[in-house]
Amino acid sequence: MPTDPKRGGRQFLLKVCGITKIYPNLTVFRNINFSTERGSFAVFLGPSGCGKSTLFRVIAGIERKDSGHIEWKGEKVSDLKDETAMMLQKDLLLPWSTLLDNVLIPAKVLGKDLQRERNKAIDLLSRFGLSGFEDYFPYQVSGGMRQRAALVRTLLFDREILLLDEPLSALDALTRRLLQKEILRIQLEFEKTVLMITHDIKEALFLADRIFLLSHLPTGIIKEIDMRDMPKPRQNLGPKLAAMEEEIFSILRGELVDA
Ligand SMILES: Nc1ncnc2c1ncn2[C@@H]1O[C@H](COP(=O)(O)OP(=O)(O)OP(=O)(O)O)[C@@H](O)[C@H]1O
Repeated sequence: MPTDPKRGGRQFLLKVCGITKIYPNLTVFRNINFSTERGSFAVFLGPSGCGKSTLFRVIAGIERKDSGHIEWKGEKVSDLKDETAMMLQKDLLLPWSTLLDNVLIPAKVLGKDLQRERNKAIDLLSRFGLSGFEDYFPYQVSGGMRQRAALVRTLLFDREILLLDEPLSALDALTRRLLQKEILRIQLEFEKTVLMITHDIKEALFLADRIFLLSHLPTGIIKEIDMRDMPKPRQNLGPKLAAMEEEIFSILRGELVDA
């Protein structure tokens, strides 16, 4: 891990320095270090239960860390509550609210100008293929449409970092591919820095600028794969990505406790 705050002329937006998380009787992770540049896409892959979601909750300031620190734009900060918006596998849309009211939740929570945010929300819903569905309730639309609405809601928090915790894993393969492209579009168009957890190695290879492979508990970063020189969109695997897929698979298989 570089300790220099600059690399390739770009300043790190987020720097995680030696953080540790311990629950009573369980050390989840110890001495995690990584950095992300503004506008980059980092993907975390690791065995089930290794602490990926806990790591994201600590980064987001939802849970406290036991040691280490986090730097934001070169400054030490206590948490990143105001810089991150999180999206989970479960869309967490309120079943009694329409899609439009659901995506307006950030505007209400943050006390923003509702009329302005409403126009923004309607525009974003339309750009994510949800035009005409604004007044539908979550149970009236498909899983992919609900996740699109959840993505729009995450965007309306207007935060620099998106923490995506397996946002697509409940979706069918085709919808998943379509939404992967939309996430890439969001990242570029809205200049977001994305940190994403997935169990899908191909998904990581399609999306990432950098992949972090995590070990079993207590978790550490066992390998960092730099993919910044591989242009996106990466439509199909090709020999280089296929070899990387095989390598990642064999590393992660070694991390399965009962392998
Ligand atoms: N609040 C908590 N108190 C105690 N232990 C917890 C708590 N939250 C999570 N854990 C434990 O921490 C470990 C890591 O959990 P976490 O959900 O972060 O893993 P994960 O890698 O995201 O899992 P998965 O890939 O299955 O989603 C697990 O053993 C879990 O039981």
